[in-house]
Amino acid sequence: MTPAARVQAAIELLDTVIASARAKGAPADRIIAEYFRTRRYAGSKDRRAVRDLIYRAIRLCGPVPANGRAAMLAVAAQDESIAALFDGSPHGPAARGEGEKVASTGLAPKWLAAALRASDLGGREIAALLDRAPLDIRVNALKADRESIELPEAGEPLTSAQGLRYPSGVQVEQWPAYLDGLIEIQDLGSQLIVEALPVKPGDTIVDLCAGAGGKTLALAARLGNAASLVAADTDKRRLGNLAPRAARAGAAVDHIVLLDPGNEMRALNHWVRKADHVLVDAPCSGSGTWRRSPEARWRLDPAELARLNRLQDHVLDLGAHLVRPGGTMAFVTCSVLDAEGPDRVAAFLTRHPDWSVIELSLPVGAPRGGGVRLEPLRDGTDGFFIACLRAP
Ligand SMILES: C[S@@+](CC[C@H](N)C(=O)[O-])C[C@H]1O[C@@H](n2cnc3c(N)ncnc32)[C@H](O)[C@@H]1O
Repeated sequence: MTPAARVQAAIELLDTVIASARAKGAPADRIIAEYFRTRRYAGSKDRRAVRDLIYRAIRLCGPVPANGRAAMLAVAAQDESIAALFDGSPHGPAARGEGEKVASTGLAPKWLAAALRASDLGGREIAALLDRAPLDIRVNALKADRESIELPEAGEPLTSAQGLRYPSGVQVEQWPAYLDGLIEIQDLGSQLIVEALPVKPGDTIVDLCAGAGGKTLALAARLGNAASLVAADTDKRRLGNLAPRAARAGAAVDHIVLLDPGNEMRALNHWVRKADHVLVDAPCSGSGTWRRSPEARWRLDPAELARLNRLQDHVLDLGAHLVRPGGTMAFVTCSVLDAEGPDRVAAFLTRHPDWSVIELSLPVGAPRGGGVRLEPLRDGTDGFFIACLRAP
C-alpha cells in the first residue's frame, strides 16, 4: 500500500469505528482485525501503519468526529507529512476542499471532561489516560514462577508478586508459555487488586462479574487452587472462554454459572449468605482503560453513564445477598470517575446502612471516597477504583 492508500484505509476504518461507537457496537481493535482479515494484500507493515494512524486520530479527537476524514484531517493539521498525502493520488484521499470540516481535538467530549475534572483529575492525569499502555503479564504461579520462567524476551519485574512488563505490541500471545497457560496478559492494577482482596485458602469466593475470568484465574493462582471459586456472569460468550482458559492455566474453578440478566438470583440461590467473599468487578465505562480503547470515550454519554450506574448498584445489591454474615465484598471498576466509584459506595451504604467499609492495603493508588483509586500517571496502571465492604 502506498502511504496515501494507508491514510485512505484509516479514514474508511475510522468511519466504521465512529458509527460503531455511536451504536455502542464493536470496539476499534475488533473492527480493524476484521477489516484486514478480508484484505490479504495488506502486509504487516501496512497493517501497523494503518492501525497507528487510526489510534492517533482517536486519541487526538475528544469529541466524536463527524466522520473518518474529518478525524484524519485533524491529524494532518498537526503533521505536515500526513497533510501532504491528501493529494488526490489513486487509492489515496482526495485533496482537502476549501473550508472542509476538521474534527475538534481535545481529551474527551465536554461533559465527560467536566466529569473527570469534578473527580479531581487534572489535565496531565486525563492526558495520561490516553497514553499508550505497556503490556503487562502475570506469571501463573500454579504452573511457573517469575524468577525461573524462561520467556523469549525478558520483561521488567513489577510490584505485583508475578508481574512482568513489556513494551506495547510484543506478541506474547504467540509464545508457547502463553499457549500453555504459564502466563496471562493482565494489567498491573488488576494483579495488585487481586492481591489486596481479603481472601484466604478454604474460602468460598463468588466472582460475580467474572467475564472471561481474568481475576478468577488470578484468584485461583494466588490461593494455590485452595479456595472454592464460583465464576458468574450474564455474558455467555465471555463466560464460555473461562473454562478453556482455566484448563490451560490449571486453575480450579468449581462452578461456572451463567446468569439471566434481571433474574440473576435464580442461578445463585445456592450461595445466598454463604460466600466468605464476593468480588463485584462491575460493568463500567472503562474510563481507566482508555489507553487500550481510546474510542470508548466516544461511546459514553450521560444516559449511558446513568445506565451503568444503575447496573453497578444492581450487581452490588446482588452481591450483598451472597455474602455470609461478617463476610466481605469488593467493588471494583476500571474507571476513574467518581460516579463509578465513591458515589456507588456511598449509595450502597445508604441502601445498606448496617454494612461498613474496610480498608485495603495496596502498594499503589490513593484513598478516595471509602476506597482506593489507581491512576495511569501516578501508579503506572490502568485506572481503577476498589473498595471493600463488610457485611453485618
Ligand atoms: C469489568 S467486566 C469483568 C471483567 C472480569 N472480571 C475480568 O477480570 O476479566 C464486567 C462484567 O460484568 C458482566 N455483567 C454485566 N451485567 C451483569 C449482571 N447483571 N450480573 C453479573 N454480571 C454482569 C459483564 O458481562 C462483564 O463481563
